[in-house]
Amino acid sequence: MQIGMMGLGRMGANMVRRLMRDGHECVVYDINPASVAALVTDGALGAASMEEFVGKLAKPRCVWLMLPAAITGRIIDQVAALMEPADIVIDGGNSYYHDAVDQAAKLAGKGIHLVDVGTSGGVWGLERGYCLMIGGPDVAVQHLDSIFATLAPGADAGSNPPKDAGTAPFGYLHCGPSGAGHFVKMVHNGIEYGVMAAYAEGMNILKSANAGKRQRTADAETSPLENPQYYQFDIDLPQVAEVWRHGSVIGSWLLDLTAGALKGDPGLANYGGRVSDSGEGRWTLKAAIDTGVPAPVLSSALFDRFSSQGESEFADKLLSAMRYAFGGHVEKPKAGK
Ligand SMILES: O=C(O)[C@H](O)[C@@H](O)[C@H](O)[C@H](O)COP(=O)(O)O
Repeated sequence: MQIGMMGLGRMGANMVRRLMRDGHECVVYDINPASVAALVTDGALGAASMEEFVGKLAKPRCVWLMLPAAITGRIIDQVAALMEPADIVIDGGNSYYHDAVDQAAKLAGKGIHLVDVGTSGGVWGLERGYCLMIGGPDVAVQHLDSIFATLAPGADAGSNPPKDAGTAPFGYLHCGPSGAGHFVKMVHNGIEYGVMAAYAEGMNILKSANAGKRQRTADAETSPLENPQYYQFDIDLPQVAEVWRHGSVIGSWLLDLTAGALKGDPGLANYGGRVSDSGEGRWTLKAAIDTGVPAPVLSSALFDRFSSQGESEFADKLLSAMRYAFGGHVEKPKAGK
């Protein structure tokens, strides 16, 4: 089948490669001509402008966008202006699901379908496949089935899912009308924050398992370690992460990646610890608040990211200022300073 891909960054370019490998014809466009040229070398049909890109597509045109959420809405408007009824726009980025609901209604007025596809798999997707969470009208989603089947990982080796199991065992799922795909991917990323935080916190506790041996900290006078004999373990974190990958209850792909990171750089010297967030965690909490659903783990993980970004600095200083004001307690240096 033919598909047009706009946005040829790490995700878009690899998705094109995976599609072409399975025999699909890809028309590609990006504002960076070098990204287009690289895929033309691999066999894609390139375009130098959005008009040329849309003009090269067979009807009904299928345009898949892999763009940052901040510009996706504007680009959808531009590309839809060049399209006709029955054409399909697919948004595979991490867009806010509200935008997909609103955009779909706008495009439906012109007879154009919007399919929103939460796409998980990151830089590993080319080889492993992408987990796809899909929202949109049945007719458009069915039309794109062979594209989804190629991009998705496929059934696990050796498994033979029964026909009535649907597409989920193959790694893609039509979750509902437009917006449902991004909604499911939003919650997926909220969970991602929580799971990542759980591994990070647990590993940090293990790292302190030798606290009884270490030099006393600045707070030792006021909060001494009560039982230093219980904190005498020099735990090999890379090895623990590795052993947990084999038969443990908390094994996961995120743990595989954690083990890989620790193995290559046990002290994590290559990282400063500022953890960005692109919106999905915030939107997950908005949905939880709107619907009155408790999400203490996910919110704690999100707020922890804000702290890592330096956003707790003023509050922490204020705490110290209050403590000094009422008790004359002088602030001590931070750990490691
Ligand atoms: O499932 C995935 O493949 C990831 O979730 C992917 O979509 C991306 O790496 C995140 O969007 C990063 O999100 P943050 O910037 O919010 O951490």
